[in-house]
Amino acid sequence: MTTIDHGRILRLGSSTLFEAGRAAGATDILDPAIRPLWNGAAVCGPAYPVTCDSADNLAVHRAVELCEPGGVLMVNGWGVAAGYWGEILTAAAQFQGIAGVVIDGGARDLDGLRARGFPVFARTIGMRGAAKRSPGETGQRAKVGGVTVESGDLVVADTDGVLVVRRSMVSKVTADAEERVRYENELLNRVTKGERTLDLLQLRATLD
Ligand SMILES: O=C([O-])CC(=O)C(=O)O
Ligand SMILES: [Mg+2]
Repeated sequence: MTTIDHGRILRLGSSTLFEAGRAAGATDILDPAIRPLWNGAAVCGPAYPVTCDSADNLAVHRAVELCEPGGVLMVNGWGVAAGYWGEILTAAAQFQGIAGVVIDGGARDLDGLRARGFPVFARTIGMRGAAKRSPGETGQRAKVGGVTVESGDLVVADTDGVLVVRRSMVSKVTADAEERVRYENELLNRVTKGERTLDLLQLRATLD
C-alpha cells in the first residue's frame, strides 16, 4: 500500500484536484455555502462521517473519541445553526490528533478555533448550544453539503471550499492534478510575460 502525503495533496488545491478528477466522477464538491471559519484554514485527511440529530451534538462528542489521528470529521448537522462545534471540542480533537472538521450546520467560539489554528468549515455560525441527548451515527457514511461521504474518502478543504475525493481514486486524481499544476505553471509563466490567454488557450476562433 502506498502512503498518501496529505500535505502534498493539500498544496495541489481543491479546485485543481476537482478538475483532475472531474471526468472520472472521482471528486464531489460540497455545497459552496460550507466555508472556512477563519482565513487560511485548510485540511486534508480521511473522512470520519458523523450524522447528528437536528441541533444535537452528542454524536460529535463520541466521534472525537473514535476518529483516528489525521482524520477529518464530516458532520451532517442538517444545516441547522446550532453550536455543533466549539473551542472545547477543538481542544479535545487536537489532543486526539484529529486534523479538522466540516459541518453542515453551525459552529461557535470562532476566536478560539482561530487562535488554536484548528481548521473548521461550516455552513453557518451557531451561538445556540446543541443538545446532547441523541447518539446519532458515527463512522459509516453521512450526507454533508449535498454529498454522501463514505468513511475513508479523502477530504480536501481550503479557501476555495470542501472537496471529497473517492477513496479508490486518490492516487490517480493526485497524479493527474500534479500534471495539471505543471501545465498551469507553464501558462502562468507565459501570461506573466505578456502572452494572452486568448492565444494560449486557442480561444480566438470561438470569438470570430
Ligand atoms: O457545547 C458544545 O458541545 C460545543 C462547544 O461550544 C464547545 O465545544 O466549546
Ligand atoms: Mg464552547
